[in-house]
Order: sequence, then structure tokens, then C-alpha cells
Amino acid sequence: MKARLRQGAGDVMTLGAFMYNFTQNLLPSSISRPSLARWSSRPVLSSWLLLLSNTSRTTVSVASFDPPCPSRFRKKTPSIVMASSHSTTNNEQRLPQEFSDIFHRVDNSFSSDQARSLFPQLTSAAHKGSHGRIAIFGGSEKYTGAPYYAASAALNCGVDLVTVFCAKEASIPIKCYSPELMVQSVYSVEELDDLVREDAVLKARMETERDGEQMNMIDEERRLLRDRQHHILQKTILTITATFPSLHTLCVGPGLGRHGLLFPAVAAVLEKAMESNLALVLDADALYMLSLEEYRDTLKQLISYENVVMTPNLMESKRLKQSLRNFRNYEDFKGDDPWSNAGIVVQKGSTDVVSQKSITLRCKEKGGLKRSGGIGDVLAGTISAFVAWNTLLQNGGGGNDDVTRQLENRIFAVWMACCAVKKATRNAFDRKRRAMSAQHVLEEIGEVIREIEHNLEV
Ligand SMILES: NC(=O)C1=CN([C@@H]2O[C@H](COP(=O)(O)OP(=O)(O)OC[C@H]3O[C@@H](n4cnc5c(N)ncnc54)[C@H](OP(=O)(O)O)[C@@H]3O)[C@@H](O)[C@H]2O)[C@@H](O)CC1
Ligand SMILES: Nc1ncnc2c1ncn2[C@@H]1O[C@H](COP(=O)(O)OP(=O)(O)OP(=O)(O)O)[C@@H](O)[C@H]1O
Repeated sequence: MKARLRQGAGDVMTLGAFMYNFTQNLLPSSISRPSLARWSSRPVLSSWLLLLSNTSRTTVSVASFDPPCPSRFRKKTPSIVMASSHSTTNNEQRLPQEFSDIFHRVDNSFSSDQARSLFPQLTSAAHKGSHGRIAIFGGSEKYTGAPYYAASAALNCGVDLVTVFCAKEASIPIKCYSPELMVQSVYSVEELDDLVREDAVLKARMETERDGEQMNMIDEERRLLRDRQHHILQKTILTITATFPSLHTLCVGPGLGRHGLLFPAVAAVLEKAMESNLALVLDADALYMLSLEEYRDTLKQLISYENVVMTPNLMESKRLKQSLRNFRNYEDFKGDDPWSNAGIVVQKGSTDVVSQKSITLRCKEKGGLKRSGGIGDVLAGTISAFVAWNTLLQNGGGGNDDVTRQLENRIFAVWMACCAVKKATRNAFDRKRRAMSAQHVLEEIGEVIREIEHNLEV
């Protein structure tokens, strides 16, 4: 697939087909009937990917069909040729307007086999951990819900084991939310606050002190304080990095908070993760941290790291873009788009835009009309699950072919996670309307994943 993408040969090239019955009632019946196409195979797909490619940029969009997938899809995605024609079925009338005038071709580049390979197989040979071990580094005094949502979303998707690394102050509440989560306190906000307070006192004394001997003593006290700080943060870093060999994904950020003393430890954890080639999902306060001038070097490293997914909301996206533009050596990141990096970026919005280098996939799945806090955390956890499975595929021992396929599939895995959360949000909204919260989205995500897999198997 990668080779095809790089070729950029066709003005319009359709990459592949998914059979995922996501978007029932995708369009209101009032939408004007598009000039539709006739499919060489009847519209058997519940969804398909349109890859519009030109030499500089590639865009994949998603549309959907309603009908259940027939058995022939079991084997392989049928080759579909779209010709300019008119609609003959209700299903075709449901095509989104935006695709009506696109003359395109769908081929077998992304087959249902590949879509299936986004999920690890459920077999009796599986053991605890075969379907993914992930960790969430987040959760602070103020935010205990965010890491819980992210971790539970991953569990509800089907990951086996999830550990939450958080502040001591957050660990008991998170444990009480769910017995399934392994929760480990890796630092204490109180302890960090004490360090800040003691340093402020010493600094103030230093400013007023005139006696040389006293000043030396204060200097020494500050040095000891720095040692204590170093020791505390090293413990945080070592506790987390010690788990790296057993992890398939590390998600950093949900509810992390913005404690200035913790950030150096977060940056060190990210750097160690890159050294270990561990898959990273970065959200919320991890993205805030990366937009700060002190952490530009870390951001710079992440920009050229292949194994990262960043999931900024509107604000986080603005901050990071601004930070990238402010790079003194911005020439390192030539190109109009500061996002054109090695890893994957998901810009969340009414349409989630998933991009990697010159490839862009758009998740057109409709969400709900309620935007409660925490749905971004559910998304971070869901993406972490799909990325963990993608890592498992890489570790599957299939040799270089598997590695190549893993890289090709990862962006589709992330896109699929975005669509799943949108669909779960819509189901939750349909059920709860204004009372909908992230907890209700969590309750839906497992069923949505089941539906996706069912549609791939039936
Ligand atoms: N239950 C919990 O524990 C939860 C904990 N959470 C945790 O909170 C932490 C901070 O995360 P964050 O999202 O509040 O911080 P940040 O991105 O700086 O936004 C700050 C301000 O930016 C704005 N704004 C944001 N998006 C916008 C948009 N699309 N369109 C327009 N404006 C937008 C908006 O400003 P306002 O509209 O209020 O002016 C917003 O208040 C982080 O750790 C996260 O994980 C949450 O996950 C929720 C559940
Ligand atoms: N304008 C929008 N219309 C519809 N859905 C949206 C819109 N903006 C974001 N979403 C969806 O809401 C979910 C969370 O995105 P959001 O931008 O709120 O993230 P966030 O601020 O990080 O969330 P959180 O509250 O967990 O911190 C995603 O699934 C995204 O697709």
C-alpha cells in the first residue's frame, strides 16, 4: 500500500474497502440526491475508503452503506468500479453528497483481510496479555476521571491488561472506580509542592541574606533540595520505564495535570520510550507540556519518531502548531504543514482528521450532539488499544513482511478507533440525549467493536 501511496500516480485513486456498518442513517432524508454511481458488484459494502491522491497530498474519506454484508465479502473485498450513472436503490441514495461527483475506482489495496488483521485473533491459545498490555500515565489530584476513561476504554475494546501510573492523590479514587485497573502511584503532588515551597523559602532567604557563611549554607540546602527532587523524579521515571519491555502502548496525558516539577520526569519517560521504540499515544496535558519552550527538544524528537500518535483537541493543536512555528530552527520542519511528521496526528473535531506525512484520512462518522468532558480520553484509550494490537502484529514473528504491514495498517487502525468512538458517542447520545456523559460512551464502545468485527466476519 505504501508503495502505491508514494506513487501518487492517479489523479483519483481509491484505496480500498471496509465493510463496517457504521453509519446507519448517515444522511438525513432531505439531502439532495447525488448523481450516483453504479457499482460493478451490488452495494455490498457497509463502508468504503476513497483515496484521492495527487502527487503532493493524499486524502482518504469514508462513506457508508446500510445493508448487511453478504457472505462474498468474507473472502475478499470485491473490486468495485464506479461509473457515472444514476441511482437505482435506496442504498445508493444514501451516498453523501460530497462523493456524488467523484469519478473513482475502488480496488483491493486494502482488503477485508487487512481490516481483520487490525484485531488480534481470539483463540484458545491466547494467554493473559496476548491481546494487549498498555499503560496510561496520567491522573492527578484534580483529574481522576480522565485516566479512568482512557484505561477503561482500552479494556472495553478488548485489551487484556491496563496499568494507570498516577499521582498518589489520584490512585485511591481511580482504584475505587474499577477493580479491573492496576493503579500505581508514581509520585506525590504533596511531595512536589513541598519541594516548590521549600525552594521558594530558600530563594527568598538568599535574596535578603548578606552574611557569606549563611549564604553558603543556603546554597548547600538548595543543592540538597535539588538532590531530593532528582531522587523523587528518578523513582517516577524508573517505576514507569521498568514496565516498558512488557508494554505494547504507553498513553501519556489524560488527567496528568500541569505540575512544573513533574514535567521533566514526563519528558524523560517520553525520551526513554522513544529509545525503546515503544508505541506512544500522547493526549491532553502531555501535549500542553510539549508546547512549552523547555520541551521543544522533546517535541522535536517526537516529530521524527514513527511510533507516536498525538491526539490534540482544538486548543492543543493551536498551541503545538504555534510552538512548532516558533522553533528557531524551524527549517528542520520544512513544509507548510507543521504536522507533516513521521508519526500520526489525530486532529479531533466534527470530523476527526488522521494524518501521517502526506496521507490524510478523514473520519466522517457522525458523533452525538453532546460534548461532555472525557470523550477525548475515551478516544485516547481506544486509539491505545488499536495501536497495541498493531504492535502485537509487529511482534507476531512474521518477519519483515509483518513490520511493513504493521506500519501500513497503523494509520487505518487509528482511523478505525476514531470512527468507533464517534459511533459509540452517537449510540450513547441516542440513548441518553442531554444526560449523555463519557461514562455512557464507555458503555457503548465494546458493542461497537463487536459490531465492527461481526461485520468483518459475517
Ligand atoms: N473527568 C476528568 O477527569 C476530565 C479531565 N480532563 C483533563 O483536563 C485536563 C485539561 O484538559 P482541557 O481539555 O480542559 O485543557 P485544554 O485543552 O487546555 O482546554 C482548555 C480550554 O480550551 C478551550 N477548548 C478546548 N477545546 C476546545 C474546542 N474544541 N473548541 C473551543 N474551545 C476549546 C476551552 O476553553 P473555554 O471554552 O472554557 O474558554 C477549555 O476549557 C487534561 O488533563 C484532561 O485530560 C478532561 O479530559 C475532561 C475530563
Ligand atoms: N465539533 C465537534 N463536533 C462533533 N464531535 C466533536 C467535535 N469536536 C470534537 N468532537 C469529538 O469529541 C471527541 C473528543 O474530542 P474533544 O475535542 O472534545 O477532545 P478533548 O478536549 O481532548 O476531550 P476531553 O474532554 O476528554 O479532554 C472526539 O471523538 C471528537 O471526534
